[in-house]
Amino acid sequence: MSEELLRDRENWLARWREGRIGFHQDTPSPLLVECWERVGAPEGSTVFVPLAGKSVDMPWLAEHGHDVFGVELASLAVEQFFAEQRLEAKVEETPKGALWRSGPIALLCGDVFALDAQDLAKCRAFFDRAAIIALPRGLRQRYAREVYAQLPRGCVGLMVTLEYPEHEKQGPPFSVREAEVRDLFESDWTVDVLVRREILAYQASWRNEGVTALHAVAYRLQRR
Ligand SMILES: C[S@@+](CC[C@H](N)C(=O)[O-])C[C@H]1O[C@@H](n2cnc3c(N)ncnc32)[C@H](O)[C@@H]1O
Repeated sequence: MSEELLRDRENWLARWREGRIGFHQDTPSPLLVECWERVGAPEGSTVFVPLAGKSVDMPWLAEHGHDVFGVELASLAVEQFFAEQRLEAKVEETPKGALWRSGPIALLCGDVFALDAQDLAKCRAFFDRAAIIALPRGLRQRYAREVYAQLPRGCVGLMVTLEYPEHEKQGPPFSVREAEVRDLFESDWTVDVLVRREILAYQASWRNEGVTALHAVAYRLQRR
């Protein structure tokens, strides 16, 4: 495993241990609710949720008829997810980590970079919130080439990024501009911007840190 990935994994585990999880939201992501229908994910399809945390987007997707396959490194996050959602889970040890299952939701406690095409074969859809933008630039390249490249042809999904002047704030979350998304994905995926929204007005903490512009961008990606 590379130094960069090891360091990044350690940082995330420390964040969960220390409760530094400001990224977590108690309500479903507004851009998921707004855009999911336009993504056109096949009815009943399994949605891959990389870097899932304890996101309530997973139950939202399940309520909308999907099976969910989330992948999350931190066991604390996985335990908290099932406890907070009051879901009884069955846990099965797999070569990629402990797989927690409850009804339509399966959450693998493991490293997203360890997944292969077989692990993702059933995922005809994905939802990426606070995931690609959680990774530093070098890992974003690996994420596109080693994780997204394993998703099946025809797979469709929603990716939400943030854009801000990079020198004004240290990530994560990192600023991932449209040019980078296109550079990473356009060779294999059709990339469409669904929404580009100025959100600084609603983000007092970002303004207080001196950030002068902040956009959320929602992309529809479809694998060719
Ligand atoms: C910014 S959080 C976002 C969580 C979730 N998507 C949400 O919207 O609340 C990123 C998550 O990715 C997890 N993570 C980081 N690196 C990972 C890896 N290599 N494999 C799986 N999960 C990882 C972290 O533990 C953290 O919970």
